[in-house]
Amino acid sequence: MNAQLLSSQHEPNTRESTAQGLSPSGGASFRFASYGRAIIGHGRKATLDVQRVKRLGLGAAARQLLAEQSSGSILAGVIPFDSSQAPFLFVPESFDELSMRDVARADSEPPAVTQVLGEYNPDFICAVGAAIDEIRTGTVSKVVLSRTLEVLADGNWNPEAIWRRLYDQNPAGHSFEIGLPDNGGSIVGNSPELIAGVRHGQLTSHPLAGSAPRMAEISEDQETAATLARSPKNLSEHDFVVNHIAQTLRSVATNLRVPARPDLLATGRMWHLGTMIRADLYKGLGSLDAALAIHPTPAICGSPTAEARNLIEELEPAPRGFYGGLVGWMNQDGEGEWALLLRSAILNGASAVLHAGAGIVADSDSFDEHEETAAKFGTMLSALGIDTRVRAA
Ligand SMILES: C=C(O[C@@H]1C=C(C(=O)O)C=C[C@H]1O)C(=O)O
Repeated sequence: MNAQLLSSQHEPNTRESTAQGLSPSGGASFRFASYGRAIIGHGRKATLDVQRVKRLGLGAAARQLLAEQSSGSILAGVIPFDSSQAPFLFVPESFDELSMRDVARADSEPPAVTQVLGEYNPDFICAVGAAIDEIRTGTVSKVVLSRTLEVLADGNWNPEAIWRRLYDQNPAGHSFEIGLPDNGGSIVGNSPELIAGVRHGQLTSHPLAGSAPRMAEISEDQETAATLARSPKNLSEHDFVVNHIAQTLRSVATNLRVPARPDLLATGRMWHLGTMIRADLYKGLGSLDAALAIHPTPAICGSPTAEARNLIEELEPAPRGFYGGLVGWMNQDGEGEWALLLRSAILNGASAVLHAGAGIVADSDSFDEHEETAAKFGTMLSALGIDTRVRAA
């Protein structure tokens, strides 16, 4: 997508900068940074209520709420993995659109870590084993299983500072931070995966599936990427996702362009296979309609979708909540960006609960999948001040 986030017809509510020329984003209700730009929302003037969603469906309810607002408003927030559960979507009272160069850096280090709970998770290894058995004998071809890790510190985590550190580590990702209602803490993360971005009616989706950890030593890192690009197991995990998106997008878009082969995407911690899909969104629909048509892709759920979702419910110890859902924003022209909500944590006081998953197919290995989730935790752990990068032998 173009680096300019918002339609030029709608002047963003640009606030006064501080004396140093940097805008403070403290006390924001929504932070979303991508392509070097940030949208910082302040306050909430309207929240999408569940009754309206029940009446109209999520996509139409969101469009209706936006249409009722004053010109130039945006809708922002998060949608759970299970999109039949209540979303947290709202219209900020005002927002700034800024270059990340103008957003002040965190001026303090994170608090010291006192405990990490769940680094080795035998229940996850068992669940992956059960999923592999089910895939070999049942109707599911791929399922994504996830686990959590809790990091405790000697002081409170600062969500704004962690958001900024996540952005600095991986400016190519979609960095987000949103304070949740009911003392639910803040959800913060850096997603490498754009589910739906829309600008001038052009839809872009860049799904990822098939992963390997980055290596500290350059030649080993390059070898890891090359091995990933030709790995039958990872290419098959990826195909499920691209086929699903190509099929589901037909209900909201036309003129689909799907490259024949995936590309390689590097985050600070992971290599991924990705495919850049483009299409023309039908008139009258918005970026959220497109994201909801695609969600949940086999990159976060599995294939077939309904059976994989049931297996997740059976094998994961607790509902995922917002992890594996969608995070993003949309303007009144339907333009916007919705990323898959992952590489994330819920920060609440001195506790950070991280969530990560891995795609399981017939020839997966339980321990390798455990290690893949461990590598995915690396993005957030490093923002929390813990270095886990794999060193060359
Ligand atoms: C499930 C996660 O990541 C997803 C799964 C991937 C995979 O299985 O290769 C890759 C990227 C994401 O779509 C996660 O980060 O928690």
